[in-house]
Amino acid sequence: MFFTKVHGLGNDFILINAGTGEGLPDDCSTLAREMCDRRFGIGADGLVLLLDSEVADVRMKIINSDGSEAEMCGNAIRCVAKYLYEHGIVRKDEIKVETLAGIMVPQIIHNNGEVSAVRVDMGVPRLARADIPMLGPVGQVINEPLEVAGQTFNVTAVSMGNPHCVIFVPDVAAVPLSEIGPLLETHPSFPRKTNVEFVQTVSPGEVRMVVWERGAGPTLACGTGACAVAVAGVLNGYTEKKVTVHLPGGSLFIEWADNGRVFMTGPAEEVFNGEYTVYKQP
Ligand SMILES: N[C@@H](CCC[C@H](N)C(=O)O)C(=O)O
Repeated sequence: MFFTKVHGLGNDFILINAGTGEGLPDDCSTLAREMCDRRFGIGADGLVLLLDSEVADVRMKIINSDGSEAEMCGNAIRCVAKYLYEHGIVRKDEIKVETLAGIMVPQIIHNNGEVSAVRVDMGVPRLARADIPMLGPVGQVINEPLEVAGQTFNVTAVSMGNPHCVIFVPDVAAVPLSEIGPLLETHPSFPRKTNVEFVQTVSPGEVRMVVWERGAGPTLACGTGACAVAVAGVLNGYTEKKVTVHLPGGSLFIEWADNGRVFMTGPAEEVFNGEYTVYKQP
C-alpha cells in the first residue's frame, strides 16, 4: 500500500488514497493500530483513508491510533485538502469532503503560488447534551461540575461532530494531562468517550490549550478541539468570536461566525511518501 505521511501542527497521520477501498484489508482497525504504532509501525496519531464519495469530492475515514473510528478530524481535513490539491487529484479551491460528521468544506489559501494554509468550514457546533453525547438532564453543558478521581472539574461540552469536554484552568502547564486525560476520556458520563481540552485564557482573542484525544492520547494539536475551545470560550464569556488558539504544535485561528458556523484556519504539511506491506499470517 502506498501512503503519505502528513501532519497539521504535529498532529500526524498516515494518509492512504484508497479509491473504492478494494485494496484495503477487511479489518482497517487493526491496520490503523499496526501502522500508527510508533515503535513497530510507521507511527502516527491516526490513519486517514480517502475513499470515493457519491455526495462529495472525496470521503474521509479517520481511524485513531487505538483502532477506533472518529466522526471528524480538523487537522487531518486540512492535510487532505492540501494533498488532493497539490497532487492534482481535486484541483479546486473549495473541496467537499464527506465525513461521519457531515460534509465539510476546506478552502485552499494561496500565497506566492504556494498553498500557505487551509480554511475549513467546520459546520455548526452541537451543544445539546444528548448530541455530545453526555448523560444527564436535557440542556447544554456549560461550566458544569464533573467529579473525577475525587476532584471536581467545571466542564463545557461541545460536539464538532466528535465529542469534546473543555475545561478552563488558570495555567495549562500545571495540568497533569496524562493522569486526568484518560479518566475524563472514559468517564461514564460520556457514553462514546470524549476528547479533553484544558484551556488557559490569555486575552479575549487568545488562548492556550493542551489536549488529550479520545483514542490517541496526548497530541500536539487538535483541530476540532480548538474549534470546541473557541465555542466554549464564547459560551463562558471568556473570549470573543475570533480567537487564536495556541497548542503545543503551533497555532490555529478559529472564528465562530454570526451564521453559527465555525471556521478553522491553519497549516498542513506533507512529510514523506512510502510503501507499506501487509504481511498475512500463514
Ligand atoms: N486530531 C483530531 C481529532 C481526531 C479524532 C479524535 N481523536 C476523536 O476520536 O474524536 C482533530 O484535529 O480534530
